[in-house]
Amino acid sequence: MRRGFLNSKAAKERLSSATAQQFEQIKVTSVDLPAVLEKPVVVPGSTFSPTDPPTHIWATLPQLYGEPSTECVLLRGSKEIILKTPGFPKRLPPANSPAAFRVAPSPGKGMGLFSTRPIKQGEIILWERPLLIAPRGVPTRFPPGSFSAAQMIQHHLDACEHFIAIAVNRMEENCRAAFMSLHNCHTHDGSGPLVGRFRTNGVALGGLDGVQHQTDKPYNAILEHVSRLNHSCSPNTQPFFDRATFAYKLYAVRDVPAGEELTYQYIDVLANKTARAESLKPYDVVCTCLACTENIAETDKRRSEIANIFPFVPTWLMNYQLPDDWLIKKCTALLELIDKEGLQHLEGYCMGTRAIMDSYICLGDSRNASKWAARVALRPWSECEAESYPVKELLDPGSPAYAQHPLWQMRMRMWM
Ligand SMILES: C[S@@+](CC[C@H](N)C(=O)[O-])C[C@H]1O[C@@H](n2cnc3c(N)ncnc32)[C@H](O)[C@@H]1O
Repeated sequence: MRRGFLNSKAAKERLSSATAQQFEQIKVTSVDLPAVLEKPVVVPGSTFSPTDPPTHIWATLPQLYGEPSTECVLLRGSKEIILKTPGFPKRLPPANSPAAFRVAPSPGKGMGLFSTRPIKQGEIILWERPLLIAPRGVPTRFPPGSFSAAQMIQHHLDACEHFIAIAVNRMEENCRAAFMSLHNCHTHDGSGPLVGRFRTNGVALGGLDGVQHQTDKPYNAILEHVSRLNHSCSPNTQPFFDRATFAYKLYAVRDVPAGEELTYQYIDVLANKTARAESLKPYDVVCTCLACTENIAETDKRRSEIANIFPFVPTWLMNYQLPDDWLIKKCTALLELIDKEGLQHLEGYCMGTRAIMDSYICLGDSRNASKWAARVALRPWSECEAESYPVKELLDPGSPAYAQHPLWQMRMRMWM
């Protein structure tokens, strides 16, 4: 597979000084291919035809400033969304020196990431461009006839291997080596060596198809370091994809002492222990974190309570029957439960903190609101937070930003 015109030496030199606008004109390196299955291994006679309209494109993004590049398998429309992202392609910020993490063996878990020094809640541990992003599934067609479920799954896995192979073949040598050095826990289920690594190490990625805050994110990203994070049901980090830099930022979601293993959640950690154990089976993980080994009944109860509290301001604001401090009390209880369970990475943690600040704003209490604004500022890893009203101006209780805030004294004004 040709890597495209942006990869010649002359083109790279030209691009190293290119601006975002020039990049926009050049567009990305892409090869449009129809979704042809060249070798439908198990099910013979695939009905894909070379005349079918292309469903995916393979692209290398971005190749500027001599920074690491990402191989992408993109669904139709995603490339346009990426190119329209304000600020794209933004330079990566300089890396922490010395690095706040290291890769090292984690007993019983293979390799893992560990902190090299104390890290504060809200600190960015690392920025990293993915080696690869690709959809979690690809279109697969079957010729007429009847096939067993096993044949259909195998056929789909073969199609996925084919799609990923195109991207991996386009990688720079060092990126391909980094990809191939990642762990593969799917060696006995029909996955090929590339799909096995893709399924083992994928970090779910949304927002490239125009839909925000999806629970079922359509892409997986594979990264040299973030993909080394092992699972915990009480994780201490949360990865956040920043489209402008096309990179993940890895946040510490609570204070982390030096030498502690860095972890993130692979599955829904609000489920009970039995359901979590079931969801972790495909990753070959038998979790030994505290939530899975100690005081399981209490832990399950607290997690179920957390799942049932929604820190939604209008529910309280528009209901005069509820006391003025109703939402503040609810959210305080929510934050306490989350702290107890070590689940600060959840959206509910950031949303609950902001809901308390918003409640004080609705009540016209800028002194307390500013205290909570300071906490909101320390919890920037939420996807919703990135789009919410900025808190910087609200840190000072005397700021004129309060009187201009859309929620200012709203609780009183609603009932005048
Ligand atoms: C994304 S990789 C994480 C990095 C991996 N440990 C390595 O050596 O590269 C996922 C694999 O790590 C291992 N793993 C992750 N979390 C684990 C845990 N809590 N307990 C045991 N093994 C774990 C499992 O083998 C899993 O398939």
